[in-house]
Amino acid sequence: MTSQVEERSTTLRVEDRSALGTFRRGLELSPEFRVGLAGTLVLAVFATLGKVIVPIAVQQVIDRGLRDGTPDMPFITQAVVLCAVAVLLTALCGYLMNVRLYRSTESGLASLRGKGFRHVHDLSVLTQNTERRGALVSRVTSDVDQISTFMQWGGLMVLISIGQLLVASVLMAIYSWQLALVVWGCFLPLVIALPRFQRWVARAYTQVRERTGDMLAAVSESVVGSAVIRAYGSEARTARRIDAAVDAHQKAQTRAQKIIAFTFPITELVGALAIAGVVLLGVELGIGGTISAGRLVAFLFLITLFISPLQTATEVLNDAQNAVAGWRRVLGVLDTPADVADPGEAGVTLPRGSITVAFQNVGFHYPDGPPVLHGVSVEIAPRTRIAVVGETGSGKTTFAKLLTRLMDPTSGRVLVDGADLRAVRFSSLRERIVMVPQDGFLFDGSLADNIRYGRPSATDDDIGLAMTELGLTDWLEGLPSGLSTPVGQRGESLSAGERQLVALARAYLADPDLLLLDEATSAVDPATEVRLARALDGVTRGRTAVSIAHRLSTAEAADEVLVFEHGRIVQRGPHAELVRQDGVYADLYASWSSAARTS
Ligand SMILES: Nc1ncnc2c1ncn2[C@@H]1O[C@H](COP(=O)(O)OP(=O)(O)OP(=O)(O)O)[C@@H](O)[C@H]1O
Repeated sequence: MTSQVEERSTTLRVEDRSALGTFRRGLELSPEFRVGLAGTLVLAVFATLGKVIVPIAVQQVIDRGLRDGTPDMPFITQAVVLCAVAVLLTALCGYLMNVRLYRSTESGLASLRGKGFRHVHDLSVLTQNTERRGALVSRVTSDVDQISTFMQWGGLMVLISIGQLLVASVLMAIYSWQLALVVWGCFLPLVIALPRFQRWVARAYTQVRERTGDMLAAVSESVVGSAVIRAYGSEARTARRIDAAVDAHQKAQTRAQKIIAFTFPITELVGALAIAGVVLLGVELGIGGTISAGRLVAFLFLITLFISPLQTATEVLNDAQNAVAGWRRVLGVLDTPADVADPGEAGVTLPRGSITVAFQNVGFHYPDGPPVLHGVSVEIAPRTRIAVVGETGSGKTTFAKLLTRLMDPTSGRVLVDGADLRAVRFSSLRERIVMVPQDGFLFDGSLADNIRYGRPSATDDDIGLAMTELGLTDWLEGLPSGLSTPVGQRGESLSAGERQLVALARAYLADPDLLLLDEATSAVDPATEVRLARALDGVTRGRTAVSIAHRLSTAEAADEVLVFEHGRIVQRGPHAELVRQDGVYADLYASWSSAARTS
């Protein structure tokens, strides 16, 4: 894989599609939006046509019902009743159209959100890291909400407005082409200026969406890191950061609203000019006998019908730009290829049993970063316990992430039972290799829920048995509600050591062939230390275990130690052998031993 491809695939795509292109792609991704659209459009046509009934009725009543100064009551009554029925039917069409539109847009938006969330999970950890978590979440929540506002109101208004403009224009031309020319002449400059104006609005709303993402990222980070913020007394600094993000968002919103607000008085002004022109010329034409009084009055009604879509157009434009900006950000997620992709059906399914792992000349660098692993070649025999040691930043965690395929190597290959990891189906891989990170994330729920995460089909008895096998029953009995004890958000109701116990029990229940442990560095009390050692022994027994070791005892107990330095394996062998050699491991051992003596 070239570094260029690497860079491209680990960055969320920046959308440079046109507004229409974005809209089209958005509709393609959520076909639910189009379900029943034809019927909705038919209803929209009726709802729009109904709007010209009142002007026509007014014209008929004046020109025919009031001819010669004597009201023709039967005709007027008939016209009024017909008009009322037509208005009622129009309202019914409007209602049905709204219901249908809400139904299809809600299901389109739900599927868009679902696809967005799923795709965020498909992206590699590297790609996820390119965007702050809060901003990533905003792409599938508030950005989708912007689309919803437009799709449920703006989109409909576009349809109705275009229809209304056309119907009013045609009827105006029928009643008096001279007056129609006056109206069109007044509005023409506005229509010509519209595309340029739209570009300004688009730019302003893209900024608004970005600032919203920044604001959500700042807020979510400060909530997640609240303990650190309090510990360092940096509440004021954090508040200033959030205030700055809120302020930037407010400024972007105000800037966008200012542009939009500019159009209201302009349309009003042009509308007033058009009405004045029509009244002046209309009276002239009326005196000359070219237009009847009824047609002139109806024409004034039609002008209102003509102006109102132009006025709503600015609001719709506002929503449309907001929606396009939101859609671009959602598509930015959806169109970013899952760089660490599951080969799916076409992939290899590895049979369960003892596992061999081989790194063949593996190199890796993070996007925009220097190489952190250089030509790493190593074979791990089945059922051996390996300790990976090295100075901080030497590449141990990177090695582990490549082994679990959280990332792919930049060069070289990682093989499991002879198969390239990239060709192995995720379901098979996750069954065979499980990683226990330093601070295994616990979900808000009971202890049992969190342990069962390793094997969803496990019963409470299975969990109980696993706890016994790991020697954890005494700990479980000491808990207020045993397996039903709630762990709190992120497991915060448990101590760090207890969280590690849960993470180990979870991995034990998952029963992988290869277990990767990123040993926790946090100090725990002696009783938990003993339990952890017992559980670790139980969980690694009989399987291949690779531990990123921060403790001397782990390295001593391992069958083999891999020593990393500056992204290379510089030593390899059992502890007893390595410690006698003059090298990195002996130095590490010396510093571990002196730390143990002083503690
Ligand atoms: N997401 C990342 N983006 C960019 N660089 C990274 C990233 N993660 C790690 N690195 C860099 O890669 C190098 C190796 O890091 P790695 O986490 O593999 O080291 P380690 O040996 O596990 O360190 P430790 O013992 O402190 O956990 C370091 O220089 C680190 O700064």
